[in-house]
Amino acid sequence: MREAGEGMVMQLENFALEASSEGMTETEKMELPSMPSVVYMDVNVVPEHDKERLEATISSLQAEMSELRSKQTLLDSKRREALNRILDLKGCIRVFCRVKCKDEKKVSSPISTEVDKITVRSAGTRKDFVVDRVFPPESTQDDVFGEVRPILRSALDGHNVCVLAYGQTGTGKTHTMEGTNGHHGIVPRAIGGLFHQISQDKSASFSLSMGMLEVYLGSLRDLFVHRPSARITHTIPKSNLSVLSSSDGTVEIEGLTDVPVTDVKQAHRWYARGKHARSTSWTNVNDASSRSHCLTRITITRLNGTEGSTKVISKLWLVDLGGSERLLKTGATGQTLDEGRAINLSLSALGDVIAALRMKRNHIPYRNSKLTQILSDSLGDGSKVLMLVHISPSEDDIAETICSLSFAKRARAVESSREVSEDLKKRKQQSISELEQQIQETEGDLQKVRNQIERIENLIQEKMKTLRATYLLHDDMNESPRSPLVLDHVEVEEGNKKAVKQVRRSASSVPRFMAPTECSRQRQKTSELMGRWRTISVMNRKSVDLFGSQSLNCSTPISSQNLKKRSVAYKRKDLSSQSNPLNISHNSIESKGSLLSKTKNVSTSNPNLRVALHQHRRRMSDLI
Ligand SMILES: Nc1ncnc2c1ncn2[C@@H]1O[C@H](COP(=O)(O)OP(=O)(O)OP(=O)(O)O)[C@@H](O)[C@H]1O
Repeated sequence: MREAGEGMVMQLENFALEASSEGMTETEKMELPSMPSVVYMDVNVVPEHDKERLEATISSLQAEMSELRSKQTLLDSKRREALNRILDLKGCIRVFCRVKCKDEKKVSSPISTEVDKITVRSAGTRKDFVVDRVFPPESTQDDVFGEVRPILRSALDGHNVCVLAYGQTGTGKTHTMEGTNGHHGIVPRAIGGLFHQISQDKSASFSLSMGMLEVYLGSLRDLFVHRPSARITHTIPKSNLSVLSSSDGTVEIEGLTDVPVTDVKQAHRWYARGKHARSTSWTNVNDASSRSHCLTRITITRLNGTEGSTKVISKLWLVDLGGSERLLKTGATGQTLDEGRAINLSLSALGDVIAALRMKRNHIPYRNSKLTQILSDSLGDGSKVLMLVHISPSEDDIAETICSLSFAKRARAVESSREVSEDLKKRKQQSISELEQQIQETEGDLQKVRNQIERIENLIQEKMKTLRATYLLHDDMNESPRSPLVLDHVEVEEGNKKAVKQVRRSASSVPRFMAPTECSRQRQKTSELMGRWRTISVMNRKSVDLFGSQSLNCSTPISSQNLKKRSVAYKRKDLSSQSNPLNISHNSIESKGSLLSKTKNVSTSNPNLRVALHQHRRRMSDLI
């Protein structure tokens, strides 16, 4: 164990040696006794071996932790890869059909279902429609969400994902997307699912934000902006939102409110607010809500901590499309006719885009409608699309049912199962099962690694706490006269005697002609003291006066204790004056922080829009 102040003595010894070796040849310098190269400070409080052992344990735990983190990253990418392959095998665009539950009074239905096929019988004809999966009338919300859950993972992995509910009015699109109390639909479940998966995934950090809009007659309306006036007027609120797309194909809706959501409850509150805005704004425009598209966007920002600081932004679109209607059947006129036309046009544009993507055409006609423009970066390459086509089991709706199923057939285009042999289908299914098994095993391994990481994190924290506690004890001594940090001015005098003694000792071990004479030692001591007293005089005006009236070797009236106090007081004052700029910057950080928190509610994932949106944020804050 080192003696208190020994480190400082060694520093002085080194200084003395360096000073005494000035002007010596390299060979002469080599004859000097070797001194430790590491200069220690006052470490008398902690037994060195204990401290070293503790530090060694911490660093070995940290090494183990980084190994585990790399393993976690590897497993995570293995899982991602397997999931991606499954989704590719299943198809990046999948079409499901959900049949609305039967009206109890009407027992017979022209519709019969199989796992992936719907047969419509009418007037002696039979039509088969193949989809990726059929949800028969007795299917639950849980069954439907089962197909959505895996693509939530894809969204968190960085893919843009789109879930679209299509169908005739009243066939259950809103039921599927929103659901009812106790029978939550895809949107609330997706919100819960995302937050759940984020809490499980420690390989990256995530932040979510949310936006909701409505597309009506080609106009875009922000559903998070409160507009009481829209409730009581026949005038359709004009939209001020426009769709922007960057050169890399990324789409942003200028001016759309995007709120950061940090937990499920907050996200549900915003979703409820958006739904409310949609349902109340059309009171005087009969049932117009079913002739508009409602889009919920969840933006996911993923920061891959372990793989450096890569930032991946992905979007999850959950879309309740407007009701597809045959205009002739409804006999619509005027505004209703316009609405119907607009809906049909945008739905047919959506069908064209999906069919073109399926057929891998060079040109994808995104620009044919606002809806397809908005979704253009979430329908194409690398994106995952789920189209849920809703149909009615009723005889009365048979024409609409055939229309909807034709839409589904077109969306599935090339990849209809008729073109895929049974053998190929089986092999595909087997590969999918194997990959699912692989994912399950990887998830198990990931969980084990997560547990190990948690255990080691706790251990590191425990050890750090012990180390910190010891250091705190050590730090407490900073204020004490023996502390190495306050030794520099007056306190050094105390140790000076010892230092001089040490200098003598070390000087005696050098050739005699190099040893300082008594006179030079006296001179050195005097000049050192002068230097220090001068330092104090600069620090303290009072001491300047005292120095002016007193000689150096006099029995000074300033006790060393007094000087210590002044020195410490000055240090404090000095620190506090130094802390002023710190305070200012802290304030500025705070004020920035408060600014941020004010603007936090409205942000955009697109950095190019930040300036424009900042101005918009101001306007929004007035509105909200
Ligand atoms: N699978 C289902 N199970 C139970 N109820 C359902 C189901 N599908 C629809 N419904 C009920 O049918 C009614 C109409 O459904 P919903 O409003 O979801 O249709 P929609 O297609 O969204 O209509 P719109 O196009 O007008 O918005 C609702 O009362 C809903 O609860």
